[in-house]
Amino acid sequence: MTNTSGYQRGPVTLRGRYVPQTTTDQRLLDDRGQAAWLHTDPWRIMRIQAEFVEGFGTLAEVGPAVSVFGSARTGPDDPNYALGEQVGAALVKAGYAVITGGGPGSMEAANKGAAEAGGTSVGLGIELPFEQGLNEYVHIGVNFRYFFIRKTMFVKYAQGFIVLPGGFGTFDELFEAMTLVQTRKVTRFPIVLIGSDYWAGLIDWLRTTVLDRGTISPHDLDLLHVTDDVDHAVQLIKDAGSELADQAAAQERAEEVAAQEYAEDVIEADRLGEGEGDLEGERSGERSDDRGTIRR
Ligand SMILES: CC(C)=CCNc1ncnc2c1ncn2[C@@H]1O[C@H](COP(=O)(O)O)[C@@H](O)[C@H]1O
Repeated sequence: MTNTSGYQRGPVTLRGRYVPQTTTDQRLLDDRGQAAWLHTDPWRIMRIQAEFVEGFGTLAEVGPAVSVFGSARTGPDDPNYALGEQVGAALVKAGYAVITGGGPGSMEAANKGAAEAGGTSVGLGIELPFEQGLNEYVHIGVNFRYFFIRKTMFVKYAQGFIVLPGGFGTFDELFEAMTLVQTRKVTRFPIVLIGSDYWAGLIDWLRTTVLDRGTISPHDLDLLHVTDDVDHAVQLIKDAGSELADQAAAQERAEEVAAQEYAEDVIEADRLGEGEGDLEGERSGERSDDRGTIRR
């Protein structure tokens, strides 16, 4: 008779020559001095999970926030540094926490503006070969090993994005945000570029070459706002927030009305002595899925 039991390694069954000579516990406890496993993908996955847990755990209680991106190279005497400070302060005045990459330049400026205005100043740092550390104006700082996790945090905890003049890193963050909104991977949120002079070339190119060749749709350009006025930038974010809140409230009301109508129909059907099946048939095309939404 064939032995069908085999060796059980967690959820994995191993048989024949695949049955290990040692147990998992034994290998764990015996592995003194060997550290190669630290660099294996399964171990990396644990670190990735831990990083998500730390990030979510730290940021979930920050409250409404706006992510500010911009060059790491902006010096304190650069006009864009003062602009970053104004952005940080204006966001705090409007009730937002400020999230940046926690580094130098425009990030530091926005954190400084937020901190000096008495608001919450968040820095999501990234481990880089040339370690910089979080700037001194960060109140709540998380240092990430992985860019993709850090980017999730920028998006998940922000009501909008403000983008100051910057280089590759800034472009990366800007286009990530645009792609997520364009593909509806996130609820539409405003993306405001500050510095019409700096961004003019990019906007022109998007409006002409990119649009003309059909690689974006005309409405994709509506995702971007460009302004030189910090208060206007913040107002755009506030307006979009109110619009979203109104939409959510309207949706909630519509769902309540639909639920109420459905309940009334059921009561009426009961009163007339009809079964639920007949009612379902009458309202053909409507289904309630496992999240309770009614689709037509
Ligand atoms: C001087 C220098 C290069 C420091 C690097 N130190 C950094 N620390 C934290 N975030 C960074 C850093 N460099 C780039 N970033 C990320 O990329 C953006 C800036 O990149 P860039 O300077 O525009 O291309 C920032 O919004 C930030 O999120």
